[in-house]
Amino acid sequence: MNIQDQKHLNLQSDKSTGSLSNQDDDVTFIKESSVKNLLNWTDCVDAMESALVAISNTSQKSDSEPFSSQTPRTFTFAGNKGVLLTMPGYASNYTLNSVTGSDKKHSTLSCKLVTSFSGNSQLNPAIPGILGTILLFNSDTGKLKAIVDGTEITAWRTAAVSVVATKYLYCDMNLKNLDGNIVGKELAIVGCGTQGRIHALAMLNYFPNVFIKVKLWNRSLNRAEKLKKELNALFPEIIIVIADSSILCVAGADCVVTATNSSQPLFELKDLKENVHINAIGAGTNHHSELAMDIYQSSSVYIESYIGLETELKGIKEYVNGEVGEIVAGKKFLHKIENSKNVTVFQSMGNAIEDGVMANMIYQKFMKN
Ligand SMILES: NC(=O)C1=CN([C@@H]2O[C@H](COP(=O)(O)OP(=O)(O)OC[C@H]3O[C@@H](n4cnc5c(N)ncnc54)[C@H](OP(=O)(O)O)[C@@H]3O)[C@@H](O)[C@H]2O)C=CC1
Ligand SMILES: O=C(O)C1=NCCCC1
Repeated sequence: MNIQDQKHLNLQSDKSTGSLSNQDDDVTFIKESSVKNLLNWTDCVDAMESALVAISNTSQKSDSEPFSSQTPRTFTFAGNKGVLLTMPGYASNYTLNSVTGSDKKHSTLSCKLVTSFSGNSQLNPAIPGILGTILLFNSDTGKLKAIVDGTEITAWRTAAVSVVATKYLYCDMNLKNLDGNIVGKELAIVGCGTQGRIHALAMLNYFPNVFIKVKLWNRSLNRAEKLKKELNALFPEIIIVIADSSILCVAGADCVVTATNSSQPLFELKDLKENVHINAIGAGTNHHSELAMDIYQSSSVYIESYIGLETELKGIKEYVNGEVGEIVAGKKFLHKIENSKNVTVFQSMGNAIEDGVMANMIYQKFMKN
């Protein structure tokens, strides 16, 4: 057992006697390379399923139920170059089943500071446009306990949340009796930047045997070519093709990911086949600018959290059917729109609770090592 572990346990044992120890002096710093080493899709998707359920429970009804509280995030603009977001949140009574088992309940008080500077991809060398840091506080004392690099976490948690949404909004409906046979679905990735790439990896790793073909589209060809090469090497059994337009990319697809900064719709309802599930990730002018409005109007639309609906998702508020966490927890059944193409949309926005739960999951694994 190392010293950090010992300190961690001191605090736990003091908690059991009802008094809080003040010995936990060190602030643990977890750098990007350590975060990367501790990430895998099973743990991330499992953690995000817990986070989404906690997000949907904003009033504490019992000591055992997952619960969360948060305020809308803030935006501080640095001229027209970029923006700093602050994302505070508290989640309690949630589990990290695949890391600490189903008996251990976690509470996390956190704040992610994240910048978005779209010009970073033009730098030489380029750096990610979205850079984050997550502060983890002791949720009994409020004392800072860890600073966790949040850049890779932001990428992975966004894709892991889309996996949960796909599992509950699409796969549960269409792929119920998965028996290990190849299912033969098509995945479309519209935008091959950081998010497009990580979503392709998440979908193909988490749903093996589901997709036989992946279509890629990117505004500039070189990024699509780079991702095609990477996916060919990792998944030689899957057909990977580059589409000439975003419309051709989604034509015939069963599951679509949009991850661009586009402020114009990239396709319309008529471009989609029936029963498609869309994970809409990108934020151009706003978080719902990648999809044409007729898609929202005639689809079952789910979001992460009602918090932010008034601010960041105001334009589609009337079409939102619920939170993904409500479906995961069985509080709501999937809404069906009569006489429609049966399209489901997960409108992603990013949420502070997801970041806090992910940072805590990494912290738990880091302290164990
Ligand atoms: N929902 C959430 O939780 C999160 C959302 N995001 C959002 O996702 C989007 C992608 O982020 P990320 O992958 O990190 O960013 P990257 O900079 O890595 O990628 C941006 C992508 O958008 C494309 N793009 C930019 N402008 C346009 C346009 N006008 N039309 C079509 N494509 C365009 C780029 O194409 P090209 O290569 O040609 O420049 C590139 O494929 C951003 O809008 C970001 O804000 C990010 C993190 C979390
Ligand atoms: O949730 C996040 O983190 C982000 N969302 C929108 C773009 C910046 C990062």
